Amino acid sequence: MSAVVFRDVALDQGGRRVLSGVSFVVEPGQFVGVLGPNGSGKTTVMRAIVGLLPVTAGSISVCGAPVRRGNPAIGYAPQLRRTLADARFTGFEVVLSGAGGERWGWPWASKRDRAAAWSALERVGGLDLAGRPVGEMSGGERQRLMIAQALLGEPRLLLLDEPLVSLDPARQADIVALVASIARERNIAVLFSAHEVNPLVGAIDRVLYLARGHAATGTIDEVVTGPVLSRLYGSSIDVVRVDGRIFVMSGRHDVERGEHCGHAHSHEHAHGAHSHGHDHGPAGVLSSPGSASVGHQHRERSPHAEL
Ligand SMILES: Nc1ncnc2c1ncn2[C@@H]1O[C@H](COP(=O)(O)OP(=O)(O)OP(=O)(O)O)[C@@H](O)[C@H]1O
Repeated sequence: MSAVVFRDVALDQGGRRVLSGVSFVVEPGQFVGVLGPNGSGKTTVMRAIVGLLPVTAGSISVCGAPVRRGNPAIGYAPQLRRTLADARFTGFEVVLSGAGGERWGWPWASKRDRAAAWSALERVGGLDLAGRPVGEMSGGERQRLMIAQALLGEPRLLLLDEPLVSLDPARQADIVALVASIARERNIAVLFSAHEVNPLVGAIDRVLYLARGHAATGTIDEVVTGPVLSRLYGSSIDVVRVDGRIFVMSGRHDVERGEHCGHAHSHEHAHGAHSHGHDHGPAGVLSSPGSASVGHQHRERSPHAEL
């Protein structure tokens, strides 16, 4: 039974169409990188899977059942928030709060929930964080707490929204390796959103690439190519590979990293040979994507449990 199935899904936010015609399947144990520029709909997809956002058209199923709020098969780590940046809550309390659902649970938490919180902390290598105030933790340490919290209840599907934000490359690699090993060992499917593909290379099985309202899905080699991304972005995109790193370029602009650069390397061109140094224009206007397959239980956490 597939972990997630999207069939011709359209999703709106604030009355505006964010995604349409999105179809993809995530199988049990698959580690999927959800990529795309700011505002492309990565969070929107996750919110729809946990039932926080209604589907406008099409259908979504999770572990063979229609979407429903509070689905225990899903562990969801929303984007790290700053709201508790100076909180005095300890790491253990934050993880345990995930077992409480709508409210902070620790004063009333059962022995079982406490044992599960300890076990989750241990699995993410966070036992030393148990007694420390969250406000004094680094981004990577907080991210471990979020993952530990998402693991409570032994989910079949993990949704991790931008767990690499503001981490340095070494800490990013640690988090990716941690998630990959948990997914493998427990056969958990993972949707892991990120702004660029490089930290995920070698760890993910597939990508779900979102841009301008549509999605392309497949392996990195199938999707992160000039032709596929040019169709998805609706403008000419070059995929540049340098020393094992992948750059998604619109002219001299790196569309994933939001940087300009002047590499002169081997390119995979969307439209055959062309000269460099010209501007392809903004990564832009969406057209229907192409060849790579394209188209396109969550326990609700206490809002206080979001860091
Ligand atoms: N509550 C909301 N009301 C109206 N529009 C929203 C709301 N939440 C998100 N949007 C819009 O929906 C689109 C998709 O947003 P979403 O947060 O899913 O993108 P994202 O790919 O996760 O972006 P980022 O990488 O910046 O986190 C954006 O245009 C955003 O402005």
